[in-house]
Amino acid sequence: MSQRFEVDALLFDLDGTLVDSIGDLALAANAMLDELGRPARSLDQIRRFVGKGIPKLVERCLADATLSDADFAAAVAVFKRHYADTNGRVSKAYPGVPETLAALRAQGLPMACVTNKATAFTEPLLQMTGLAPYFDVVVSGDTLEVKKPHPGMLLHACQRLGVDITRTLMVGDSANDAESARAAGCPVLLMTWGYTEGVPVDTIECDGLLSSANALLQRIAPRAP
Ligand SMILES: O=C(O)COP(=O)(O)O
Ligand SMILES: [Mg+2]
Repeated sequence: MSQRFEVDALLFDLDGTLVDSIGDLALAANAMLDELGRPARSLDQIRRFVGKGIPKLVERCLADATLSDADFAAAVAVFKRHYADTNGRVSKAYPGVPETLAALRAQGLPMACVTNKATAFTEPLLQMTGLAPYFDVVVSGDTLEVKKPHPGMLLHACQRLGVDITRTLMVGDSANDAESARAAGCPVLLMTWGYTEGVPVDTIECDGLLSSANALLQRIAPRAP
């Protein structure tokens, strides 16, 4: 039987873990590229570009262009303008996610969303997908100076939840989540359906893979009454 984790709280990644957001990200990325007179990117390419936040996504989309710092900053602003419009248009919670979060909530487990997505987009996306009520704390890609794979965001989430990082479980989809959890000192499980920056998910060092949301419930040890 797979190992069960005794936890006081859970930390969840957003893009590629809870919400299939690639459609809206791709719409915004291609609207930006079109506005800048650059060729469109395929959905598969854009899926590989997601994981380290918006500036990195824009940089990867424009990797074949020579840009000054000012041009790059302008491109990020163009992306954000389009993403403010497309965010939530086709994004959906993955099957079983709302039910699984509800079951965890019913067990009294506090939960935080820890995402490299910027705050301006995280909060509306959680609202539009109906997931916002499950999270006691949200730490976004611009909440701190650092992003995943740095452990800071996870440690900050635990501090705000008032729980010990070693008694939490991180649930993510990429090496950014796995590495940040390892560095912070908590176990980590990865969903098999997410965005891995082109790396096969089963090559990422972690404590196990989840191929359905409700499989997570079997990995949490029952809490002492
Ligand atoms: O914004 C990104 O690039 C990825 O966001 P995530 O941390 O929720 O996967
Ligand atoms: Mg992710």
